[in-house]
Amino acid sequence: MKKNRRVSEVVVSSHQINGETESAGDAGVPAVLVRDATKCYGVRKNRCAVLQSLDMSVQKGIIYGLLGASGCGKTTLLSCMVGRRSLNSGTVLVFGHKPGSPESGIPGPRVGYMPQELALYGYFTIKETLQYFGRIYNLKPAFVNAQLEFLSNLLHLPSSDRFVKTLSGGQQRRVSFAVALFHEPELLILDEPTVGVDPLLRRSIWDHLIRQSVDHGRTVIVTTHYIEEARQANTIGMMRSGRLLAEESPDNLLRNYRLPSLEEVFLKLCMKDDGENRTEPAQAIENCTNGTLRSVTGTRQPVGGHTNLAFDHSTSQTNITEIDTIENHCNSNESSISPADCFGNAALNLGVSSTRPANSSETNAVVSRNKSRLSSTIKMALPSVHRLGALIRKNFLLTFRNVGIFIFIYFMPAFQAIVFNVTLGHEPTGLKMGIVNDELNPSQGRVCNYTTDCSYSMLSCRYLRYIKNNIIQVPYESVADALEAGKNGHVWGLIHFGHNFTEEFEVRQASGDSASIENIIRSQIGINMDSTNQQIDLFIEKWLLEAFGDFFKDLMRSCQHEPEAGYIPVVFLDPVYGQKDTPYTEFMAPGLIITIVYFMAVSLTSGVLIAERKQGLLDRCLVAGVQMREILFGQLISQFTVMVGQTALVFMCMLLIFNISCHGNLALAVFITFLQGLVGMCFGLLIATVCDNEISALLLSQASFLPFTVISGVCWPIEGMPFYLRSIAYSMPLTYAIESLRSIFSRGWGVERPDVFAGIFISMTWILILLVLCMIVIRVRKYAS
Ligand SMILES: Nc1ncnc2c1ncn2[C@@H]1O[C@H](COP(=O)(O)OP(=O)(O)OP(=O)(O)O)[C@@H](O)[C@H]1O
Repeated sequence: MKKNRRVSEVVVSSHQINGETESAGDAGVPAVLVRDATKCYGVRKNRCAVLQSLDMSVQKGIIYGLLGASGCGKTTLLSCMVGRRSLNSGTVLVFGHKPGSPESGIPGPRVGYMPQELALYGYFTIKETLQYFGRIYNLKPAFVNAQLEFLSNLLHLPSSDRFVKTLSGGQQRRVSFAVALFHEPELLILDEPTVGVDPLLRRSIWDHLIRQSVDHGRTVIVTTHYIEEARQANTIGMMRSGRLLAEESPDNLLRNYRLPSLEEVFLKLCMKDDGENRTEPAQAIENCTNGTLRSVTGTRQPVGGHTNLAFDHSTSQTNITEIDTIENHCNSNESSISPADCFGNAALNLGVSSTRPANSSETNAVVSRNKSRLSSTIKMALPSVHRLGALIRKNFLLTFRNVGIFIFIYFMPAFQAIVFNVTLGHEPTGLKMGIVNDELNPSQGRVCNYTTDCSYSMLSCRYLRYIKNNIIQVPYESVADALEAGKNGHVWGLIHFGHNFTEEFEVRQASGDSASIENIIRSQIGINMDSTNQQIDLFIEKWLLEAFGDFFKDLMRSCQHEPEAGYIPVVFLDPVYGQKDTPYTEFMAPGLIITIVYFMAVSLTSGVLIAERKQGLLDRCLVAGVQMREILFGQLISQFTVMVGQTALVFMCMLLIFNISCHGNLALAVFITFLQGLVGMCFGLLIATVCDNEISALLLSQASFLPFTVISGVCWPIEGMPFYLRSIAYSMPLTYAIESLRSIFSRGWGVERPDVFAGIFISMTWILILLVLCMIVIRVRKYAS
């Protein structure tokens, strides 16, 4: 008793945050009231009505057992009650208010929600799980510990230090149940809490639920497939194909139908529902028990013979038959749903509501009192420190406990940087070139002798000496042989010297401007390249030209001539920025750093959020009162700290291990990289809000990877793109940031330079754009409560 007093103190104080206590606004109203609820999924041909003009009334302090076959719409109905889905038409009121409104207390501590999915963090222990939700609800640690002990005994939970992921499926469901119960909410919404639970435990769970309702006046809505266990409920709602066939106490149902079990009552109702003999009884049984959504154009609820507390049957029957009937066929081509039903036709809804008298004037009054509030905008509370703290702590724990994720997060960026540096930008080696030197005498074994003095003798051999070792010289007897080797891929090309190469070269030198064309041709070194690999082709061409420059200058020098005399008069002096022969890695490094940090942020942020949503954790947290903004903000904070580590590792790899030089302000370079990480996170958030599953998120982030990298000038200059593409390239989030980083690294520029400033400005603009888009999607998709 003492303990319960303590609980209510905490819970009530939580309500007061929302500005209203339980007693102030909703005394005497039903805990949950559903009127004329229609909910559709899908579009066009695949559109199906899952809830069809459903009415339901759950009085306070009772246990309401919602029975129905798989797929009849129970979970959908519950998710509308907890504000996670909205109806296409109709009304749901919780404690007299629309879920999501501050007065309803939903989301928040007034409701305990156990979704069908486990909705637990595998890397939390049982104790940490309750502590986490305790922080979300702002409960005192002593209370959480007391509840942990109590629920561990009640639900036969394993040791509280066990990690959730190591528990059996049944044990995990019990922990999930404990999470819904432990803050002792006024309204418990439990989606199949007894699945996979042995009969004894099932009994003690029901005993506990009964105590909650009888001793503490709490309301419990529980769905179950076990029809007979629902006998212990005060009211049973028998649901089929999105409609309630009956809503009554178990005793009344048995008495009215004069049948010994609820199962038989349900069966009878199903048969009746199948259009009074339109379907064979056997077919109806199958529909009910298998839960298949068959082609049943039945009459609207309620069917005769049962009484629904919430409305008057005789009039509703008459009025509703005026409206198109709805077939409840998901993904069926036979589906013929009245568009008005699915698109929330206001006139239709009003018609139904106004012509459907409620059996209780009080409930009707509640509906009309709140009609005006339904269109009111949702007020969002300020982010709360305790919830944000709980979320951030949770994010860190999950990151550090999951070794795979931890390694991936921290070492993958460094690994990528290492792979980049080790593999890219280095000069190719071991390139074979065929040498056909007709100056050599076959009778003397083609020996390539040469002198280094001022004598014009065997200049071909003298030239070959200057070719870099990266090229392996393979001698061939004839041009035909060397070409054949090139065609077979044995060499990258051939270098050919004519019979009198040295003499012709000497004549050409002596003749100067008056050299004949024959002399010029015969003094040339002929090169045929396999030009299929542009990079190798360029390297060989460069090296052969450099070798000629070195050879020629050496010859001039040995003859006491000015080495540059007679050489091509184009000279590359000291570069304005950078160094001669800047390695390719220097060009690519800035782009690579940003790409690594950006895409790590995209995949991590989107992956974590989507996984939480898929596991039902997002729904559970949102129903517990966590705001989507808090979740996003918590993610941004935890991801940001992760990104700091990633950026540090990537920079260390690049600058310290692989000696990429940074001539500018390193702090500025790191700042721009952080900004890009933030852009990546925001893009990840957008993906997570837009995509419904990991696969589509993965596809979207993968699909964006190549175009973003290519168009942002990571590996090829933007100046090489067609003009129309350049403006697109410069509007991409990465492009200016990469250019900025490049300018800082190689030119040593600061923020006063427009090129650098643009990187910062465009990154910040993208962060804003993406965040706004996220908020819009969140609003549209109803993630925000
Ligand atoms: N997001 C969705 N998009 C499309 N169809 C959906 C979606 N969620 C549920 N459905 C369909 O709506 C119908 C009702 O689903 P719901 O989960 O509400 O049934 P249920 O009665 O809770 O079933 P179960 O007892 O098996 O959990 C099913 O046919 C299901 O396939």
